[in-house]
Amino acid sequence: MDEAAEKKKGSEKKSLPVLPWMRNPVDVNLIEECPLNFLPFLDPRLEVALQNMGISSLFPVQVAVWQETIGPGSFERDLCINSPTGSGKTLAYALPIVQMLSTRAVKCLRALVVLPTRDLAMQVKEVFATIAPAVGLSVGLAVGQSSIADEISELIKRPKLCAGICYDPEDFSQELQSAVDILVATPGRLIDHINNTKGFTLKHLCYLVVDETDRLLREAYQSWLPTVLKLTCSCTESLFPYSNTSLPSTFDSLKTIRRLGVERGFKDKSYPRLVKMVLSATLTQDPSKLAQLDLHHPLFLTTGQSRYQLPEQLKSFKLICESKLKPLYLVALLQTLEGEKSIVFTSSVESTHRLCTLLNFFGDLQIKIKEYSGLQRQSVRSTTLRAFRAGKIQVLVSSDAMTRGMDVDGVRNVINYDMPAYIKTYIHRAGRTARAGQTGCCFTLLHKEEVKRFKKLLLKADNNCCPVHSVPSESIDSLRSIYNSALAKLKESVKAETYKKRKINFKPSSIGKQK
Ligand SMILES: Nc1ncnc2c1ncn2[C@@H]1O[C@H](COP(=O)(O)OP(=O)(O)OP(=O)(O)O)[C@@H](O)[C@H]1O
Repeated sequence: MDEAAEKKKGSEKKSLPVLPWMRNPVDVNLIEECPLNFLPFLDPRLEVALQNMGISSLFPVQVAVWQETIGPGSFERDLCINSPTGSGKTLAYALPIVQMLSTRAVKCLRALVVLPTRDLAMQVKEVFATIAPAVGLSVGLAVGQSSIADEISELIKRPKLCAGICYDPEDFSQELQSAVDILVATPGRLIDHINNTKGFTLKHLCYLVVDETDRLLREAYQSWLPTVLKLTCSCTESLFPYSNTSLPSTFDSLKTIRRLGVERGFKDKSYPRLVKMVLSATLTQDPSKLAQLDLHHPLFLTTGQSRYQLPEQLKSFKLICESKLKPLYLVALLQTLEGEKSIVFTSSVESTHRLCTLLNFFGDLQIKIKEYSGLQRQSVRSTTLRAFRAGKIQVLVSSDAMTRGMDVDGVRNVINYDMPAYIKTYIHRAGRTARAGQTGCCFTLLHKEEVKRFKKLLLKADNNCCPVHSVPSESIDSLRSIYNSALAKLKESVKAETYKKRKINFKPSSIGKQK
């Protein structure tokens, strides 16, 4: 064997997943879309709800998950799903969960979906909220958007009290019940409710979804994952506390709803067990990270052979320019895009703010441009996002707050103002366009020294087709003078902001406090 062939063999070996169960995945590429009326066992009420959403057939990943949950797979195994951005992973888990819970008799918290950010959690809650009520299920949100008291009143049903009688709160704490069947949460607020909210319990949980898994496994907030796993640890006694005594008749149905999974050589796992679904467009294959999830007989679903996949309809381009001229090239590019919905990604919250301010000093661009970053208050971000969704804003300049999972209809272009350092970042950013089979473009601004590194980066996603995109040199020339004046205005604005910040930091009261 020659050296090159050996090297190739070596690298192929290296890319094989370490975990044996990851080596023989279900290839979602081999599965076809399925019209709703051909989908076995689909509850007719859910079919109508899906049709009302404009959905007439399920995407391949959704069909694959359906087969492994409602179909022959019957939720016997935990599912690890690696599927490209915009391929419909949300509905892939939401639909089977809602279908399974549609026959429940007693309301209690049975499904928990954890997401890394508030905006993402709110988006996923909306998806559940469009199908769950059709079968009488309620969905809650725990993200810290409203006060904890408001959130508690949404999540926990309190017993009706008669006027004039004095109650001991400890007496009815037993009677507190969940007001929701499904909860979508971020780790922080979830832990708050676990620790402090009376009546909040995970002991009836049947389904746990960890969306954007690779991102969430980095989120160690108050050990949220071990805490959740401990509290949901399958144990017939805690699930059915009255199983040996007089069980209220309504609780009988709980036993049947909670799947009594089939043991397949996994002797140490007790049943009924919690079913887990973990998903990402860039799912980790690191055994030590996946071990944290304590998966049961996991089944790996992935798309194609390559570990990292870009959406089929995505076109990638590079724009090569001098670093100091990047804003000029960006403006010229935005002009050629003629107001199409676009997201511009920068490498930090500070540069997002500066770039957005600068762009708005360019005067009559005829494009509404706004900032969206973790530096802003949630209410500001939500307002901006709503306006962007509604098309009132055409360009969003964003930090990585927008990188993962965000689904905004009609985004035609993604622009990497700063080259992403990792392929995972490229995939998630680029994946804000070309979603659900639509077309989209991803432009990356590079200076000469970055070109080689960028090529290598894209090869990790098997992408060796990234042509140069040029902007007309006349537009660059015509923008130079306005660019200089915009830069001068930016300097002034930065100065004013720094002065304002200093003034806030050194106001007499704070000086007093510092003493
Ligand atoms: N069966 C379907 N038919 C038509 N549109 C669908 C279908 N399923 C999902 N969609 C739409 O596809 C878009 C992408 O779905 P979703 O946000 O679930 O993708 P995703 O795979 O989770 O992406 P990401 O990895 O970026 O989070 C959404 O706008 C959703 O409404």
